[in-house]
Amino acid sequence: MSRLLSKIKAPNDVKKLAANELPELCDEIREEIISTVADNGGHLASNLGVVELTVALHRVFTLPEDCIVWDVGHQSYAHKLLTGREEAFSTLRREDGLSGFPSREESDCDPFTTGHSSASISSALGLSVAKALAGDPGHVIAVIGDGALTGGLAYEGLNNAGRINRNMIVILNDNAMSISRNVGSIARYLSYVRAKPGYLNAKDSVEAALCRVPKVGEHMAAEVRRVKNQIKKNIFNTTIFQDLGFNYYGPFDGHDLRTLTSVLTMARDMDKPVLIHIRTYKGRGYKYAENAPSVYHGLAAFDREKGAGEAIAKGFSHAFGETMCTIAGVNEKLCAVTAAMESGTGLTDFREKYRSRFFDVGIAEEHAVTFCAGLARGGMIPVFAVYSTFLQRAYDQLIHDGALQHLKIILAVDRAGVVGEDGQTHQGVFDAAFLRTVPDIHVYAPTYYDELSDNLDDCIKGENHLYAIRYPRGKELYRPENYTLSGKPFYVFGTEDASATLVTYGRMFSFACEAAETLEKEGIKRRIVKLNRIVPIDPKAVEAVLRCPTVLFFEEGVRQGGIAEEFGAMLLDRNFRGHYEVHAIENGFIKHAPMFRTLHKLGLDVEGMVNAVHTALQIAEKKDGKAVSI
Ligand SMILES: Cc1ncc(C[n+]2csc(CCOP(=O)(O)OP(=O)(O)O)c2C)c(N)n1
Ligand SMILES: CC(=O)[C@@H](O)[C@H](O)COP(=O)(O)O
Ligand SMILES: [Mg+2]
Repeated sequence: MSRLLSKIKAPNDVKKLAANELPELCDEIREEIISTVADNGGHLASNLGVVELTVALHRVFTLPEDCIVWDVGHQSYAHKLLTGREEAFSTLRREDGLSGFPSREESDCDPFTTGHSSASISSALGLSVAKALAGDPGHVIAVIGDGALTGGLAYEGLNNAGRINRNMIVILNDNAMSISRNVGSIARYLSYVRAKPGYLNAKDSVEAALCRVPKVGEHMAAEVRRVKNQIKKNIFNTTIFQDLGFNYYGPFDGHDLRTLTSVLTMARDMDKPVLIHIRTYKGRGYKYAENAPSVYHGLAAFDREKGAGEAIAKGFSHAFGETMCTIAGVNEKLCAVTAAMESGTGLTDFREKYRSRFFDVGIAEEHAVTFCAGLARGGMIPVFAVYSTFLQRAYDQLIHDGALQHLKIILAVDRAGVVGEDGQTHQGVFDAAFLRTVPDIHVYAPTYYDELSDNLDDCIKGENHLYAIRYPRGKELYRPENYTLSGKPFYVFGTEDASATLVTYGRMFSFACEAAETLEKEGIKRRIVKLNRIVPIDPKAVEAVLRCPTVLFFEEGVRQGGIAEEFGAMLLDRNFRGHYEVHAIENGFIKHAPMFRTLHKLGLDVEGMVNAVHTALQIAEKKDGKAVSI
């Protein structure tokens, strides 16, 4: 039982503790986070890095009147523990339990439900301005990591915020890490700023050493002094943040509670935007995570005494990465692009083997697509590996910078479909619907690893336009023994006189095959149409089901604007007279729960498909096959 943490039942209770109790509180918070993540999985390293910061914020500010906006939100566990959610904390990321991210439904101390990066400054600014307009009290604080600061949206926020004449605090939590090592010029710039005192000290000692050398020494020392003063004046006395209109303070030790509390108190009482730069260590307080922060960024349950194994991309991501390496070996034009998701998308081997053709562009999906457009325009074949949910950011770039230019850009859309414990902000359920609207794009939905490789190969050899290959989180599922690849846009399995046809794509095909086996045992004649290419749908795939009295489309994606709706419209165009129904996701904001559990609840599994066919056949009997209902 945590002695101090158990006293914190409501927001602001932390203020009741004595200052000298706070280090013990931090230890208890760390303990609670480590044991819960070991049991439930979750984001460990980032959370351990912000324990002191969170305690200091809750000592200085009063919630929910004051608002803390955590960028991404994967580091908000300590905040949850200090805002009345300590008792529920053991349910973290479990079905019906606490979310792994800030959640408006969970607490009025979470001003936004978040999970995507680089948005905190913009939303905090809007909130701050709204408070001013409404005459509401309260400060607004955005906490943004150095990784999130590589995202363009953060600069749009800074650009706008630097002009306001009121208090708004941005805390830059700089741990030199994104999920992997933070890369790019911003990361390099921050490392200069961080090194400022050390850098100047190093100059001082060089100067002293040079002075000790007779004759030339003094002259050289004067030169070093001159350069140092110039550097001080031109570089180190100002930062980009000051230039953008912020009062800049830092870098401070982000694990020093006393300093943090003083700096925050000072910042609170200013009438200007303030940026506080703190240096923290990811994984602080848990040796395994300190040594391998990338592994402990986000992980499944593990043995806390032994630690987790090395993070190796598995399943589809691994298959994708392997294929990329194989093709890159024979095709020198192939480039791999990631927006800070190198390991998650399976590109680690590619980076090691083909360094010059690997690009981690930071958390910058919009830039990634437009950068790919440039690569393609220059004759390269770029493959942007991106999680479905994060690709949402780059819709305009796909249309304007890619499709309009008739350029070949290949999107490897990982985590397409239901993802599980990350929940609402991370479900990959919109991509099929929004990609469908991009002119000329071809979208593939492989069910198996070899299909994914095949698709990638085809796209690389194909004509110049956009391609997307979407595949789910995890591993391939059931594969019927007689299933072989044919490279066609669709396959049909089963007899023409089937009373029900199941149309589907991606991993749903595995479930459809199992469902079909059950239906067959029950004596129901059934057919499966598997769409390999979901955009554009091959008209022959639609024609193949025209004579079937009952057609059910199972889609692991949103219904609105999805592939099933398109298929239904194509049926209507062809005067389909049977019964058509869509089983897809009605509301894309699906809460966290184990992936297969969620699919079950959505009726998108074997049982759901069998039940749907049973029900549909009854409906079809009643309607006598007269109407199409979507
Ligand atoms: C738009 C978007 N792209 C990618 C991600 C995946 N992602 C989550 S956390 C993270 C790294 C964030 O680094 P930083 O902001 O420095 O926080 P730290 O983990 O270091 O605490 C990334 C790339 C995301 N959440 N949102
Ligand atoms: C916070 C974030 O956006 C990522 O860390 C994400 O949780 C990773 O998900 P995977 O576990 O599917 O790689
Ligand atoms: Mg970081």
